[in-house]
Amino acid sequence: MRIAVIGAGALGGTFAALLSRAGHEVEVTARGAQLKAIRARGIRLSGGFGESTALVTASETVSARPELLLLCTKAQDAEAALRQNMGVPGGLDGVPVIVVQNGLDGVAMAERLLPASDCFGLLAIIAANYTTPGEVRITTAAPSYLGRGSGPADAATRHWQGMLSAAVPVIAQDNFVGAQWTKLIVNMLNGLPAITGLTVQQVVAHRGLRLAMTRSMREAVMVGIAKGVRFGALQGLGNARLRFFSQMPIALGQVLPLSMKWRMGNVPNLGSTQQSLRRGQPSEIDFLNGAIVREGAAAGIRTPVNAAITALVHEVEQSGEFLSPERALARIAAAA
Ligand SMILES: NC(=O)C1=CN([C@@H]2O[C@H](COP(=O)(O)OP(=O)(O)OC[C@H]3O[C@@H](n4cnc5c(N)ncnc54)[C@H](OP(=O)(O)O)[C@@H]3O)[C@@H](O)[C@H]2O)C=CC1
Ligand SMILES: CC(C)(CO)C(=O)C(=O)O
Repeated sequence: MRIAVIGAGALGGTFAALLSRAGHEVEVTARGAQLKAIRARGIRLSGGFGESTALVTASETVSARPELLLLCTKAQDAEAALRQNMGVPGGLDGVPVIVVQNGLDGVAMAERLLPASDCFGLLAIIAANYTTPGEVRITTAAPSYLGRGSGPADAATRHWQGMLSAAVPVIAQDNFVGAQWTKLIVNMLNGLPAITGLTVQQVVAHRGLRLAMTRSMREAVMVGIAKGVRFGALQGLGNARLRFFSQMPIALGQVLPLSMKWRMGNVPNLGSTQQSLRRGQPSEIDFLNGAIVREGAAAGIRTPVNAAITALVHEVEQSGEFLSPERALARIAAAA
């Protein structure tokens, strides 16, 4: 099948390489040093899904209308990246689209821009690290969750799940919208590593940082509850467990980030937000902790820890300097 991947970074590079390895004809879009490296040497994949090099076609925009499109940019780039590719001969409208993205907004955006397309979201628990152009290292190999809407996984979802599963483990997800919220709770793992420069595992192992992370998760769950969200089942988490978590004393609640760390394993993972900062790029934080702040304001729920984390990530973006755990915690305590 002819598959286009817009944004061949960490996850885009991973899916492009695995789909190419499974025999599909893959074209990727990339920019700058990444485009140059992929054109010169292909995408080198290492770690959890094995070693391989995918010699894929790489361009700034897709050159031919694909049969399936994966949109794999960070949330802040997604709409512009999709628009840049809509001028391909024959257009993109009507092409099935899978939006591989954290946050809450990606699928709705694709549906708005491509009304004749079947649009799905894909939630990845894979941890993919990309800090050198052309190279992606998988530090956690895990299934990804494909779906759309709030009901049971439909026939089209199951069709694409079956097709993708020949290349990479994919599960058809019921209540996808609720699962996006559950993934957003998991993504409370991202902010503090981006502020401190530590790995996700180091942050969760650090007493003070783990407590702050647990507080950010609790705020996020409270916002979801206030909005009437039914959290989707993802990676051992679900509606009952997250609601129970929201009522636990905060000290006990720390079992939540600890269980996420346990599932991630021991291979150091920077998280996708810190990787952007290390490449000197803007982060996605406004669509992660920042989304919790916005949704919280609309639902009348205070989210001071998420607001402080969002502000600190932007500060590191500007300064290029990570904060020590002590300094980060003092700033969060002062704000909260
Ligand atoms: N990495 C991970 O382990 C995980 C990531 N995710 C989520 O998946 C999504 C993708 O993340 P990730 O793969 O880490 O992101 P990356 O930043 O690694 O990759 C995104 C790529 O898209 C490129 N891009 C952006 N705009 C355009 C454009 N207009 N045309 C062509 N290329 C473009 C970027 O290029 P440039 O570098 O030039 O900006 C970059 O190479 C995010 O929502 C993230 O939160 C979810 C789970 C795990
Ligand atoms: C689950 C996790 C933290 C994996 O790295 C992720 O979603 C991300 O980095 O954005």
